[in-house]
Amino acid sequence: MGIALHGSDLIHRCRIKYGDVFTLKLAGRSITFLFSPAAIQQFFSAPDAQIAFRPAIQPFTQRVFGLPSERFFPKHTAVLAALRGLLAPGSLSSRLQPVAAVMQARLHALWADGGEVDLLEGVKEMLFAPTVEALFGVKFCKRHGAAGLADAFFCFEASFELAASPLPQFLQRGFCAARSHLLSAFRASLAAEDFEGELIGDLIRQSSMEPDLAPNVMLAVLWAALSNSVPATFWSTAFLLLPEHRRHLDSVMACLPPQLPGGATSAETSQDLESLVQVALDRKGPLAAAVAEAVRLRSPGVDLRMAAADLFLPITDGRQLSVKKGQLLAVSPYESHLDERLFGQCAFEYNPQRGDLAAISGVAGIGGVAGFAFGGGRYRCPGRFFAEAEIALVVALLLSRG
Ligand code: HEM
Repeated sequence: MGIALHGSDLIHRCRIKYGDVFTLKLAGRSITFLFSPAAIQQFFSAPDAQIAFRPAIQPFTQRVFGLPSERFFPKHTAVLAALRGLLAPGSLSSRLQPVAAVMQARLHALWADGGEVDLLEGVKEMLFAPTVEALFGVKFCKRHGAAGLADAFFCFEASFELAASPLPQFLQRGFCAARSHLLSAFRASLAAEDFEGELIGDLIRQSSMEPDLAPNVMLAVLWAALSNSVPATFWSTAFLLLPEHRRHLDSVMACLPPQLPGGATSAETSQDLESLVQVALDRKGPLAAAVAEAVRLRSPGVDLRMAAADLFLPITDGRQLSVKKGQLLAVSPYESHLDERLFGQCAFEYNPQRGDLAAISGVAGIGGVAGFAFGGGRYRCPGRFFAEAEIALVVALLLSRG
């Protein structure tokens, strides 16, 4: 879940001072951070009876998204399984084809006057509407307007962590207004059956979600789908554009279709877009490696769990940490991804071609260059493959501007 970049800074300072384990009080919650590879392994692989996911995320599901735990949690496994199935790698080619065309149109609009474009704003512009269309459908976007939805979403997103804290929400008027705007849009589109045949409609149906909770589940999916992808796309592009990374940029450019998009109409470039989607889906290619490496180095969130029983966690040198039932536990991908025990001597360097990942290859449910940026184990991110391909698409289109 989210913890702002200054939070990552604090974690880094504490790590230097206190080592592999320390406890912080953040937004009124006492959280024990774990860094030893053995503890991280246990964090992701222990059964729910020992280390649980749901009670740890309750402040977010309940306070931020308005999903009452006693009704939502019994359906959580079904939601997660359905989303994993709907975003399985085999389905992505057809989902991403229309997304690529919308992204391309946005790219043309962004540079219509030939001026300069702020990278972060450009990324938001190229990700928001295409993602919403891919998951919620064109009818939803058209009915409510992508620009209005984007304004509400980024306002909601900016207050996300504060909203999960005990601070009364009547003091957070911007957040409440943005949430209510988005929930009303979901309600109106549900009533108009805009989601029939769309991924989100299938998700609600397959998980047998009660109609009155559906808008709140949609809000949670919208947040999950965009909150991490925006910074990840920004950094994936920015790292490649730094002069010292020229050779990585060259290998990415060499794998892109030659005619992209060059001001041509979408009809003229549809074949190129099709090849571009294939490049974005190639998990072994240089573009995927560049995205994974940027995600590894810039994952500002923390993964949360709660001790569901009194337990011991391995720290270092064979020592064990005694943890009481109810204690919140966290791992920080941002900090751990700089750990030489996991990523070798030059862990802090941007190197999409880094080879030695032996240390993380045995850790439950995680693997590859992105480490545990997408979480791990049973509750790992269900949108990972979609996210990586979508980010790759935006990066490729932005780079193709020359
Ligand atoms: C760079 C982009 C992304 C990153 C870094 C990311 C990361 C994460 C992480 C760390 C978790 C928690 C996993 C855990 O605690 O083990 C998570 C959960 C989740 N992600 Fe992603 N995610 C990304 C993109 C997406 C996208 C595009 C979608 C949807 C299309 C998505 C949907 C979800 C959902 C629904 C959950 C909650 C799962 C649950 O309730 O168990 N994510 N993500």
